[in-house]
Amino acid sequence: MEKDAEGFYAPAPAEASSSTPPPPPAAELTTAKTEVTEATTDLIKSTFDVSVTLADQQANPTSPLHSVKTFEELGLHQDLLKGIYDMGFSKPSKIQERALPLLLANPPQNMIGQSQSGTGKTAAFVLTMLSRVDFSLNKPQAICLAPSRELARQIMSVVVAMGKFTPVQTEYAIKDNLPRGTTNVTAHIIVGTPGTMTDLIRRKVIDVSEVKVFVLDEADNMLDQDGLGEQTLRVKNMLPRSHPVQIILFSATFPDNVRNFANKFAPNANKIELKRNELSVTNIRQFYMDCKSEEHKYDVLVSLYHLLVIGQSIIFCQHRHTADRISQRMTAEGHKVASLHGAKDAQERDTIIDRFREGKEKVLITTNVIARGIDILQVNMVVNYDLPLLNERDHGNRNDVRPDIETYIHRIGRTGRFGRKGISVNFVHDKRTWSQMEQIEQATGKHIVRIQTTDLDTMEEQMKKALK
Ligand SMILES: Nc1ncnc2c1ncn2[C@@H]1O[C@H](COP(=O)(O)OP(=O)(O)OP(=O)(O)O)[C@@H](O)[C@H]1O
Repeated sequence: MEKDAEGFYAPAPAEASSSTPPPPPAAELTTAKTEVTEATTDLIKSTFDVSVTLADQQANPTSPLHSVKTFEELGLHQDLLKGIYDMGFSKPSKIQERALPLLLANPPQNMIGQSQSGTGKTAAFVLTMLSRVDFSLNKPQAICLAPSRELARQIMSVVVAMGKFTPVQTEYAIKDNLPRGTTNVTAHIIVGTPGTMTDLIRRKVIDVSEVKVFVLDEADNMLDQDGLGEQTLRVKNMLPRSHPVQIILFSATFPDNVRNFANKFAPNANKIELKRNELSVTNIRQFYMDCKSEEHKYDVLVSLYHLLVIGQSIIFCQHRHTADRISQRMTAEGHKVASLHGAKDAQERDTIIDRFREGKEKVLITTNVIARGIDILQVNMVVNYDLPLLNERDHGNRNDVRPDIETYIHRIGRTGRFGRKGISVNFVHDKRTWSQMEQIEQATGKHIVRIQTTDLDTMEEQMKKALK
């Protein structure tokens, strides 16, 4: 059975459905200018300035978006350059500039690559997969694993967009995608989640004998031995031994406890690492609100609604039932919100994330299932309704539950993509959550600013300032 990014086992498969990639990112990638059509408030107007900021940042040598090289200088095939420019990219980001020459060199070498959220890691590994595939051979040659179906679908949309001028064939290894009875997948690149991938390889639906690239996105999560690590290792152990397979691990975070395993998993890898104080991007302004009680958190969230819908926002809860409860209550009170978590069936999950991606829903209430990787440029606010916590089952004393720093960094990284501005708001409501937030502040080295729950005008002002 497949464990998902929330750490739960997935429910029994629903009826088979084909899963098309989400709408291609091309249009949103050009500049932030194309995202917003109506400038109804100053806050929205501020997102219009973002493309200027983006160009400035790419010119600034200290920015993770900066590079001294052009895409032409990175040794990519003409057809891929066409795909890149068609997506609206003009210059590589720092991780792309540094990683691509190492990833594309021959003989292929493994890579452990780290770069802040929203800085373009996907393009680095997607271009590597597309570069290494022999399109005349109709067999799987590159496999990419991600922790959630939502992220697998998003990665696929990048493969399809970047490979638009190549004859690449792709297939998903996500639940309920391939109809029963499929015998022999001939696609070049397979993107999926580890449980389904294991199952399809084991049943010989996917023949891995020609695989030469194996990518783990959100690698620290994929290798976590309390979570997806076991399944990921199973996939690796089924890969051919007759020829070398290039192993590529990417994430914004690599906590010490998975680094050792990562080094074993991808031996002799080229490494691009971040220092601890560089982990989160500086363009996300972090706030907290001091709520009076658990119940008060709900009232505060509702009072924020008009700010949540100015752009798009994601509200993170620790548990699925909280996400459901809040969204049902808000809906009953006339607010328009959607909820997404791992207990929903595959087709429903696809519909919800696609509607959110297309801007049909503005507020998404969710769990850690989409804490990582999801790239929706219009998201300018993230609310940690519950702070992310390390597995409570591992702690005897509930008062001692530690915050999950990595998940925090990934959650707030759903906003502030590729140099854009974003806001995160943490709800704290008692001594314990207060102390957890202090630990987050200490670990990330970033100050989290208080906003009064009663002072919504000031908050709106602060938010406008933060987004300017
Ligand atoms: N060179 C570029 N020029 C312009 N936009 C880019 C470039 N590279 C990537 N982007 C855009 O930046 C956004 C973030 O990229 P991506 O999703 O790959 O980030 P990431 O580093 O994988 O983040 P995370 O750690 O959250 O998974 C995407 O919308 C992507 O299309």
